[in-house]
Amino acid sequence: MNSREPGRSRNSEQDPENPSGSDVGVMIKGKVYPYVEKNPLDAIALNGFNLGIAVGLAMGLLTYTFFKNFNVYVLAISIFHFLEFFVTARFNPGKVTSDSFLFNNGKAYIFSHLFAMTEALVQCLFFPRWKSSFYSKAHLIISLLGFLLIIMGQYVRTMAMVTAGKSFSHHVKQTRNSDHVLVTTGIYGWFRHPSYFGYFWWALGTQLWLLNPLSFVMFAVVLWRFFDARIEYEERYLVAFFGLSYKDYTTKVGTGIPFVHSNSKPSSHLR
Ligand SMILES: C[S@@+](CC[C@H](N)C(=O)[O-])C[C@H]1O[C@@H](n2cnc3c(N)ncnc32)[C@H](O)[C@@H]1O
Repeated sequence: MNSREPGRSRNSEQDPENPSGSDVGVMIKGKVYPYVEKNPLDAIALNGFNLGIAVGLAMGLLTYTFFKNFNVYVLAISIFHFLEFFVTARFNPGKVTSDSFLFNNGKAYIFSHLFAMTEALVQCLFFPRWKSSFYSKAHLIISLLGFLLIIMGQYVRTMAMVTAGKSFSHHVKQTRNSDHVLVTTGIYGWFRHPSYFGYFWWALGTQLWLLNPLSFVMFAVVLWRFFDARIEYEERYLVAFFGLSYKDYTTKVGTGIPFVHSNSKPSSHLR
């Protein structure tokens, strides 16, 4: 779907994929459990196994590799995908599916990380000295900044998913579920879109940490454009769902992503 597609207020309409207005989970004795058809255990076990292999290789080869930042980068990506599924399963079981690992995160996502890995490995081959955090003071500062952004970004993204709970979904909701409430507290009191804020800075952090100048610029451009459009699109539905309460929230809390719907243009999403 075109992420700039104008939102329509379908507050009271039924979602054809979700006619009951609940999520995909099933209710047993008052508790929500994941919907088994959307959670094939073989696929989930395989995803967990593959992540385990990636973590095992990254850690096991740490002493043998020249550019150790690369191992940590693989570790950071593995932890990100693990937490996407784990936190959804733990705090939002009605919405968890085997896709919650976010391995199918789109062509741009796969291309960007393949590009980043290629850049890191090619530069390792041809300019090995540049690929050391200890090459110069600037290298050290850039690497450390990248590492801090990875930790901070992952923390904020995870806290967003925990705080929003049932109101969080990996897809932008076009109809409001009965359990979808406006969240403005906790990490949502700091940033209006904390999971996007977290991912944006996490991803840029990975490229600083990898000392990847080309990928850093590419990630910055691609991610900024993506989140600018996504937030505009998502906020149209949020205004339709929560009306004045959401508009009021936009005037008080910014996104933390530079120049994306800052408080200075609080009603830009209503264009
Ligand atoms: C992928 S989640 C991202 C949530 C939020 N944009 C963030 O970055 O933390 C998308 C879903 O969250 C819902 N959502 C976004 N902000 C919300 C808020 N403050 N309160 C409740 N639901 C929200 C949207 O309706 C959408 O269906």
